[in-house]
Amino acid sequence: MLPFARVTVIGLGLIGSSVTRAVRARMPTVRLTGYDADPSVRDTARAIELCDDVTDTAGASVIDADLVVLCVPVGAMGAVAAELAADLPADAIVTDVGSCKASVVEALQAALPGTTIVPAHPVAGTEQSGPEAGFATLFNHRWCILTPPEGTDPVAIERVASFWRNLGAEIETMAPEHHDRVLAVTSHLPHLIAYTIVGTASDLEEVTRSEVIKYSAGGFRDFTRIAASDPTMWRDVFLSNREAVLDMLQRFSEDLSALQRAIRWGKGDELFELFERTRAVRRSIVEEGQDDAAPDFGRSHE
Ligand SMILES: NC(=O)c1ccc[n+]([C@@H]2O[C@H](COP(=O)([O-])OP(=O)(O)OC[C@H]3O[C@@H](n4cnc5c(N)ncnc54)[C@H](O)[C@@H]3O)[C@@H](O)[C@H]2O)c1
Ligand SMILES: O=C(O)C(=O)C[C@]1(C(=O)O)C=C[C@@H](O)C=C1
Repeated sequence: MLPFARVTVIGLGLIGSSVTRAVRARMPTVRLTGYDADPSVRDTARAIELCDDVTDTAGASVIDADLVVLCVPVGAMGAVAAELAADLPADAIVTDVGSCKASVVEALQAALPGTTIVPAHPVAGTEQSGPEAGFATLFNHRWCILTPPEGTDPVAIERVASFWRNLGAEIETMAPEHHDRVLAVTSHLPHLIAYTIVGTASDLEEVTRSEVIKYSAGGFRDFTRIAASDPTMWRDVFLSNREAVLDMLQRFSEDLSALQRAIRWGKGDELFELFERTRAVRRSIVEEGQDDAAPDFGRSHE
């Protein structure tokens, strides 16, 4: 039996359109309704038939929903929840896909008092955005982390878990604050570093900059992919997960200074020891089958 029969997706960009495509592919009898604040996104969503119905207001999209999936930037979660609150059926469950959780849980609880909220974060994405960037296999074999507030109905948590399992994901549950610390180092800091290094290269004088583009291969090229990620989404992530990101950034800066000293004083053994440790981390990720570069994990848009 399917966990939900009528699903509404709000925010029809990369993640929202991947959710609708995955629902279509794996739960074809579910009735899908969509809404996006941007009229041109709504037009595209209608043209490429992302949902059974695309409404012109947030309220109209949730009127008969039994699950509402909020797929907007984390800074917009509270506002969109407030916009649909009056039209939300009393027994509907609200979930989201935000990249940070503590601020989102707080915003959703404030906007939707009394509503069952089961926040989620599918740890899967690309540097693309918009309704045409999504694909049905995005969540295959990827973690989806649930961060339900204390006291959330376990049946509701299991229904949302089952929804994500049906989309191909594997479920982990943790406290929102813990999620935010883990993701600060595994996702948010790497994006900050990529934005910085590509920014540094683009600030170089004209001749060097064109050489950077010409000879960009391997390492720098990988950074440019990450640094092409959506500016609105990432602005919101850094402002919303401020404390955890600043803490990880502090640790990173200290470690970077130590490396700087090792290079300055020719401490080859220190450099070698670190690189040996980091190589082991990479190898254990590959062994666990979490390496993007090797197996597909849904990146080929089947
Ligand atoms: N991109 C990723 O790799 C990734 C991965 C996991 C989770 N997420 C999270 O998913 C969410 C969506 O990110 P995305 O990559 O799909 O971004 P996106 O830019 O592709 O899509 C976001 C959509 O939300 C719409 N929107 C913005 N404010 C709105 C509002 N108030 N009401 C209705 N619609 C609104 C935009 O018009 C846009 O179409 C974010 O919270 C992000 O943190 C992203
Ligand atoms: O692979 C990428 O392009 C991503 O940035 C995906 C990524 C990540 O950092 O792993 C980005 C943000 C998310 O919240 C989840 C996944």
